[in-house]
Amino acid sequence: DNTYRAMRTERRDQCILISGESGAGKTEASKKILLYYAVTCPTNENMAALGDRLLQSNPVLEAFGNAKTLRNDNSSRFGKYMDVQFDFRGAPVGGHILNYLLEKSRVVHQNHGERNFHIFYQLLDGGDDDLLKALDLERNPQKYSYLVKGNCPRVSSISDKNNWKVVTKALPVIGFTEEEVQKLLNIIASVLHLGNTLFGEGEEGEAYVTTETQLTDLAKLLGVDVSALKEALTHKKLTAKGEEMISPLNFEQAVSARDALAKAVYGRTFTWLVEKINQSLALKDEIYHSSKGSSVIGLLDIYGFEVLQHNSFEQFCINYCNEKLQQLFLELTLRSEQEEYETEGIAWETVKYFDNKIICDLIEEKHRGMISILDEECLRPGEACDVSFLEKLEDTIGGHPHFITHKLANGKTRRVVSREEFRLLHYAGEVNYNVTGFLDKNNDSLNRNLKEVMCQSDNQILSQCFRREEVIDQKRPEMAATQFKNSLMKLMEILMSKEPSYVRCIKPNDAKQPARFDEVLVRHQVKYLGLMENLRVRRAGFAYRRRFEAFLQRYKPLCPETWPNWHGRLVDGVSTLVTHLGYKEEEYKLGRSKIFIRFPKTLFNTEDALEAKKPEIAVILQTSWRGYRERAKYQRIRNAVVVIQAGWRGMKARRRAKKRRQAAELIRRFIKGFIYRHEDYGPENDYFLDHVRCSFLKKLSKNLPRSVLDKSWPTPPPSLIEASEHLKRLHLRNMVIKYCKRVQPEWKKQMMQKVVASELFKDQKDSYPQSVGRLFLDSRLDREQISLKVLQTLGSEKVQYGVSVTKYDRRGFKPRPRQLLLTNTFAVLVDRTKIKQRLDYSALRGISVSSLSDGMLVLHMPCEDNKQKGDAVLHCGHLIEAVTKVATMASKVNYVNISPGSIRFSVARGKEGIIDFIRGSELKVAKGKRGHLLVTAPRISET
Ligand SMILES: Nc1ncnc2c1ncn2[C@@H]1O[C@H](COP(=O)(O)OP(=O)(O)OP(=O)(O)O)[C@@H](O)[C@H]1O
Repeated sequence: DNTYRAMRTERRDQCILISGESGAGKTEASKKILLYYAVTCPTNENMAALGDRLLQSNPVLEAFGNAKTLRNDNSSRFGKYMDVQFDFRGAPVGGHILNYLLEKSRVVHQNHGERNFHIFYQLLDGGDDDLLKALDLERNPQKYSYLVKGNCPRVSSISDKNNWKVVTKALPVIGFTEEEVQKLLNIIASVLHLGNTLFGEGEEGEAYVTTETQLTDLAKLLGVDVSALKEALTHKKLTAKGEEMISPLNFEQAVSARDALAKAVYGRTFTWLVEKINQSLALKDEIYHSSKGSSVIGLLDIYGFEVLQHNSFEQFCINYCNEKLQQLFLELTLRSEQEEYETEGIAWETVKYFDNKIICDLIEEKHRGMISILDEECLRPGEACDVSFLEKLEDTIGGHPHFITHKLANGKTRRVVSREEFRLLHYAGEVNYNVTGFLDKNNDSLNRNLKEVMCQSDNQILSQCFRREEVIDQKRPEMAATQFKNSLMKLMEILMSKEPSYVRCIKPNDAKQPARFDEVLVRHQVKYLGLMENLRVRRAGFAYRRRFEAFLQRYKPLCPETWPNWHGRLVDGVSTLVTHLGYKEEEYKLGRSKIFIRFPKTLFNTEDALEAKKPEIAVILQTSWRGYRERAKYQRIRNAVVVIQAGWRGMKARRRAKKRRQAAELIRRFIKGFIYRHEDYGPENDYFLDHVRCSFLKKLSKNLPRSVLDKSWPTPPPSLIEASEHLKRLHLRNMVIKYCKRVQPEWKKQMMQKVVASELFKDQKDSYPQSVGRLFLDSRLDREQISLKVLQTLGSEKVQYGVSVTKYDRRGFKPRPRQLLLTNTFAVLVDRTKIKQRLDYSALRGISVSSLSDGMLVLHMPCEDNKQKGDAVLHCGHLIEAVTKVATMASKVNYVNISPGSIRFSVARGKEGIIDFIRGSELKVAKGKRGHLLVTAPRISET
């Protein structure tokens, strides 16, 4: 689950290395992992059955590649590395298996208490009578010499019959045709018949076949000519000085040729089988393109460290492989982790561990390594044999601290290493290897004439396994150990290129018993696997590390200073963030480029906080949408000028500017997040809908309108209409604000006043549309028009705006020309050189105007006592402009009343006056009835 998540979130290929001794549970663990993926991962409709095929490949591979050994009733006798490929949604879409060195010697020989590969017993026990008859087989395994060596035909924990059923069911699932199954079974049966092919010895020591009838059946099953087979089993072809010679084999040679053929037939068929499974798991063309950006999880289940009573070439290879895996483990965990602390400048006390590189070098080093020495011994001219190989080892690597032979050993050790053995001190313990058979197994050669016969087989599987080119090609193939070494090198490269996770299997007891926990055995494994050191590094070290940028990017919403963007140094950003999150000093360290978090809990808490924050982010998004919806004014925008006015309001406050950035960020994140979510987490949704939404948002992000006047907007799919509307509004707003940012200061000032004017008068006063179209001036009076004396009286208060007005006095409404001058704190009414009335903004109770097109305004002032003059009734030719200025300076925009009929005003001593407004042909201000002032406002044409 961790690996899968890491693959999804970090988009890096992963691998899981399962290691442990033979019988510790590696294969079981790998099956559980596959099952987990098959059950929990979403499926790709094109590869719906892939999970099934992955699972079904297991019993087939186990039948052909596993066997009962003393340590494990279902021991893998081959190494398996399986890549599972996932598409961008996390659905498995392909698989590929690499197989390593099958223990072919088991086909012809088994140690006491062990069995041949399961498939032989399954076929005999489970195959129906007709099938066995067709294959000329008898049900009793004791009848076959290749099955009796271990003296163990039945195992209580294994039901061959049931397993046969499972395998025969699985074969069609993984793509085997009936014909292919038939051919495969012919081959299995032929191996059994080969084992029963016996030889006699002629007078001159030449071998001949004594089981002629059996041979005919065998040839039929192999699909080859019987006499050619007979000839090839008892003769060898030599080429000397360009001439071909045929020489008879002696009894031992014939037996050995027969066994070599059985091993080759079985081994190559096994490789063919893996290839066949690979074809069935391969990524199909139709989803190849959609799987771009896919990731891989590799699963390594390879034979575990093995110490048997009699250890041979196979155990040497298996244990070498385990040394390599341990080396990789050390490299990727202990070494690289400790080196990283050093590079990042984190204080660290080095944890020492046993580095098994010395053993790997001993085995694989060029020229001086054991594999090189073995190859050399196989290839050199002259009488090379297993013993001469041992001597060569003693000469070349004698004295190496991890290598001992009988000759090199002293006293006590000499007794435990026999003369045909060498002992290797592996990281996991000491193992004695008997050199008998090493050269033969490394040569792994098959007589040329046997190869020629097999090339002509009419069994299609065999004809694919034995190719003509091989016979023609005179070049010697690589020796078995070198082949294995090279394939391991490649495997290491594959594993190194991925992010590793480990499953370390510990074997609880040697008796294959449940619920028994052998402490000595467990302690031993824990020790040699380096788990204590690993734990120590893990404990003293940090559970989690992340590059600063990645950490900040992920968790920045959790801190107001880092959200939405941090503009300083990364390390400072991370520091600010973790301080805000309340990380304690012992919980983390900042390196040069990474943050190191000590406890998983700290990170989990941070992840939880992020999860909790997500709804809040969504709310911000919703709120801003709603805010926009509610601003009905924006909905009614009819022309660009008004849009700009609205935008300017947004610009006015810095807070709003900040909100804009947030909104922009949210749009971006929304689109990105949406695309990401729907690319990644779509499976639970409807793919088609997701695709449609995704495509729209992608298209939208590329075609966003560039100016406020550009009305284009891609048509959304029905499922995105609402979101599209929200985005459209947000985008429009952003464009407006961007536009406003570019506007010149003079024009901004103008706009600011127009916005206020619009708030005051729009749709409320008849003269508004005309006035708002004109520029508002800084002042309607030149400096020379204002009396010097007045300016002197005003002192430090600067005149910000001046306009000529007509004042109507309280008695008889006599019109008097005045100047209305505005400073920052008060206004004055000036009669030429004299200030007649001072109107403090702080005392201003309100401003009243009519809704018609007249220029009357009343500045409501206090008039509680006789000294106070009360309200000022004025007429102004630039009413909209003048009132906007007064209202802005007095910050009393809310105090402006617009009345449709009449305005009431107060004069000294609590007396009141009334102005009535009517529409007429031209502007007229005159005394009306009942002592009211009557104002006739001219009608304004609609245009
Ligand atoms: N987790 C487990 N719970 C119970 N039994 C288990 C578990 N793992 C393994 N076993 C038992 O141990 C046996 C051996 O396990 P498995 O075949 O997975 O070992 P292995 O490590 O793959 O060995 P080898 O290297 O020989 O292939 C299984 O057949 C099963 O009976």
